[in-house]
Amino acid sequence: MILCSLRDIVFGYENEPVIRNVSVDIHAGEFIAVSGPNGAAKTTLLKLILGLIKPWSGSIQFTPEFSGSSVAYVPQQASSFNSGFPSKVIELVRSGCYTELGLFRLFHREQHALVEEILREVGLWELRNRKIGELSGGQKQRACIARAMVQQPDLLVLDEPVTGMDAASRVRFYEWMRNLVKTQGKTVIMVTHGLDEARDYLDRVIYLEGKEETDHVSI
Ligand SMILES: Nc1ncnc2c1ncn2[C@@H]1O[C@H](COP(=O)(O)OP(=O)(O)OP(=O)(O)O)[C@@H](O)[C@H]1O
Repeated sequence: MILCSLRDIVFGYENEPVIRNVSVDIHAGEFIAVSGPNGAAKTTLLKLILGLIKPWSGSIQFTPEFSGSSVAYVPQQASSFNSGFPSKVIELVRSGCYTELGLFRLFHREQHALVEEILREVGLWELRNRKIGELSGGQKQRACIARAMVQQPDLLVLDEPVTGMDAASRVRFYEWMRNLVKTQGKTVIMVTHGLDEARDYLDRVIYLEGKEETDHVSI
């Protein structure tokens, strides 16, 4: 099933186009990487899909069955909390359990179990009472991913999620995403520069050339 269709998208900044005539379909239940050189407009493409910016021309359409509230986004450098950031790891992650209206997504006990399960999955359970600002870059990144995961999104959009993670954490992360897609039918779109190591876990790569032409390479 097509989750989202992008047709002939053109977008740029200050009269300078950075995305030219991109057309791509995103299917539900895919693990997709967006890759390409620096400045190729990978983050821009994510923001267009998320509706944070509007294309100059072209259309972006989600299937009517898809609820827009079911999207979680982890931006690039999500881990840049300064050392004075007051929340503990568990508080940050638990905050993902609230809706925009401040309501709990789950009953208290379910919420507690989910937060623990996800903190264990990202290897931060032992550090749950540590202040966010006192974590390493890779640990902060994993805390941000955990916060997104407790939202139980149908579509997870991640901008360079493995930045700062060591090799073992990266593999574990890719396996986790692969498993989410395979067993729960979630859709994951991730910007990465590390295609070589991610390739085995992916369904597809959207490759942005960043020049006059924009390619989409399927694997
Ligand atoms: N808010 C903005 N105002 C002006 N230009 C911008 C803005 N955001 C991005 N750009 C420019 O648009 C182009 C694409 O930026 P974008 O961040 O989407 O690229 P990217 O592929 O994600 O890059 P990287 O791999 O370095 O993260 C770049 O040339 C960038 O300088």
